[in-house]
Amino acid sequence: MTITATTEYEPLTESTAITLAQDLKFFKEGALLHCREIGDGNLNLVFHIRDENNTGIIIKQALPYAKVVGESWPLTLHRATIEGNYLKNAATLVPNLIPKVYYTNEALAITIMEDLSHLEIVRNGFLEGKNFPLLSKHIGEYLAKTLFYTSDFGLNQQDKKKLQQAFTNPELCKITEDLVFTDPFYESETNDYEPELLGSVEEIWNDAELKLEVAKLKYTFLTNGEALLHGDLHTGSIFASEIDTKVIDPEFAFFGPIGFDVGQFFANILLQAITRDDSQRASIISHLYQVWEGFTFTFSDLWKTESVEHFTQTPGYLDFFLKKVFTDAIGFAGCEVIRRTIGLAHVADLDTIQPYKRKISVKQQALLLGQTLIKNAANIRNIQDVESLLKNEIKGNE
Ligand SMILES: Nc1ncnc2c1ncn2[C@@H]1O[C@H](COP(=O)(O)OP(=O)(O)O)[C@@H](O)[C@H]1O
Ligand SMILES: CSC[C@H]1O[C@H](OP(=O)(O)O)[C@H](O)[C@@H]1O
Repeated sequence: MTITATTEYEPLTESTAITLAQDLKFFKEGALLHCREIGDGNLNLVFHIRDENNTGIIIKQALPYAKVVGESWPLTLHRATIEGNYLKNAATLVPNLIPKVYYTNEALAITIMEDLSHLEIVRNGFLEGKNFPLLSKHIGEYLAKTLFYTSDFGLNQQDKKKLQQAFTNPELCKITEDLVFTDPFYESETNDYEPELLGSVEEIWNDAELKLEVAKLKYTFLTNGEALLHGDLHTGSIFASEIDTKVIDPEFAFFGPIGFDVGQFFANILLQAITRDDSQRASIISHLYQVWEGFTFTFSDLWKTESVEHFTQTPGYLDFFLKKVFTDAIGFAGCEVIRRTIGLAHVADLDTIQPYKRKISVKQQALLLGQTLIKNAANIRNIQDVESLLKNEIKGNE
């Protein structure tokens, strides 16, 4: 059967993806097209189609299940619509920091977007020793603008509630609630860790103080609809070069606590930092300073100049708000570090470490870091404190 833009849902193949691109006239008639499925994420198909001049497009399609697990884990196709709508909204706020969306089709669960193959996924670049000098300045701006303009400070009360309705994303939120905030803290089937980590894992499961703090963080995630979040802002969801930064993959978008997006980014920088020896950490840690500085600078400026909320002029309110975002972000970062170490979805930063003995040792340090961030979030005042914690409590790795 030939897929057309009017066909009912079926998963694309490399061949039907080409047919669809031709049907939608993305390429000149008669162009010689090549297509490759390049999806390396946990959930979706991603087709890269290019012509003989290497001009390309990306067709991303949701599957009716989670790809990483298979058909036994059914998952809503609506996530493609959420992703397309988030990108369309973000195009009005941070057009230079996201891919252009050319076409969406709810029935086919596809988003056709700008080909970013000339850039590199940040996680992969970090693993190759690259640094992306503008990454965190850009992500700070991205966070400040996307979060401020969709919050009660940047958006009219009625409009915010309507947008909130359009971005209810229960199935994808449930994944985060389970995989980030619950399963790693209990003996759950979804967890995945090396047998040598069992002692450290059991310590987590038996730590009542830790679990109380995770319970509070989960509750904040469940109930605190502050702004429209990306919802999965890790270094595998960001393309970059020396000069450009583009955020992709916002299918987990929903109205949640601002600190969650900030904390996911912090955590994934930290997950790279702990793989490095002390002497090699400075360049990666500088991303933490830059992103927080960039975020607070732009967010504060918008708060002072563009707020629609009367109380934002009240002395002390901005400081109170930013402190809350920071504390939330540190706690959320701790949960992300732990779940990326022993939960269902790992990160290459840790999993590619060799030899095995060193991998286990770094993962033990990651678990310690996650626990410390969660339990001490209220006392960690700034990025200097995070850096000191890494230096003094988390062993450098040769
Ligand atoms: N716009 C794009 N341009 C080029 N490659 C892309 C683009 N979007 C996604 N990809 C590739 O597809 C991979 C998976 O995309 P992603 O959106 O993260 O999928 P998933 O939702 O399954 O995690 C990315 O790591 C990247 O290699
Ligand atoms: C079963 S989904 C697991 C995991 O995958 C998502 O990441 P990505 O879309 O980047 O592959 C998200 O982080 C989920 O928690």
